[in-house]
Amino acid sequence: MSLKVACIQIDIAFGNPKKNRTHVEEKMKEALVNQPDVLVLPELWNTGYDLTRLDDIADENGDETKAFLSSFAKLHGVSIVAGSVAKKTEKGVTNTMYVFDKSGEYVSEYSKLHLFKLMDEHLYLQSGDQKHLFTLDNTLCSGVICYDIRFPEWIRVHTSAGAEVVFVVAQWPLPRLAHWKALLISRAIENQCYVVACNRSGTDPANTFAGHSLIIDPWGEILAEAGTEEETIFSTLDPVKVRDVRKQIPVFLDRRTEFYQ
Ligand SMILES: O=C(O)CCC(=O)C(=O)O
Repeated sequence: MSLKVACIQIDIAFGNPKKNRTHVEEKMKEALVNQPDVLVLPELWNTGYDLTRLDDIADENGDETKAFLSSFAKLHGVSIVAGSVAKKTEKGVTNTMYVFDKSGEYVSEYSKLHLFKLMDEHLYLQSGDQKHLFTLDNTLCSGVICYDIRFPEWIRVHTSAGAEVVFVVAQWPLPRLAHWKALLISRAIENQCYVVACNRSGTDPANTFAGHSLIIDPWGEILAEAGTEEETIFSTLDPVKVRDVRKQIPVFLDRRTEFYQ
């Protein structure tokens, strides 16, 4: 079964969850014109990197975000890999991705495992401690967040468990655009999987963001790429292609894990 994905690359208002939610809703509605199966959003789309105010503006238990995503998914019959939001928990604030299916059912959540010190995440956020595998339309997928892509071993944990699509949501800064592209293409080639990567555009007080959301096939070919401004890109993923590439060059069977410790 093929999967049509829409990567919704947007600008994010600094520390303004209400404005961001209205904007996200508007952009998700616009994307429906092309009848995607899955909508993908960028990282921390509710608050942006307004880290010092997270205690006031993060979503309490993710309740508002979950209600909003669930009703949108159900109303429009579309799955959502909902980027991530700042979520207030008893242990502190996490950077958390939610996934909802076409009937509006909660599928999974994942809190960013690798916190990015260069942007002070370790000072304001609690890291997650779980991996992230989920199924959409009979396809096994994984979803990770931004800095996570610099850890090939973390992506491998998911693809060696069978994930055929890796969703990446990000607020990746422009000065490292070359890394963004090289890392995503490498993750696709080495894991022989689709990589669907949704970045943000625009600026905040500290950074200019790269945009260039990408959809990459299991051979490492770019199927769709956004520019630097707000833009939604689409592509249709065919899991059969993943199986064909894995058969042609059987990387997963040829691993010598006994030597990798
Ligand atoms: O690894 C990088 O260069 C960017 C990572 C990042 O911006 C993040 O994880 O938020």
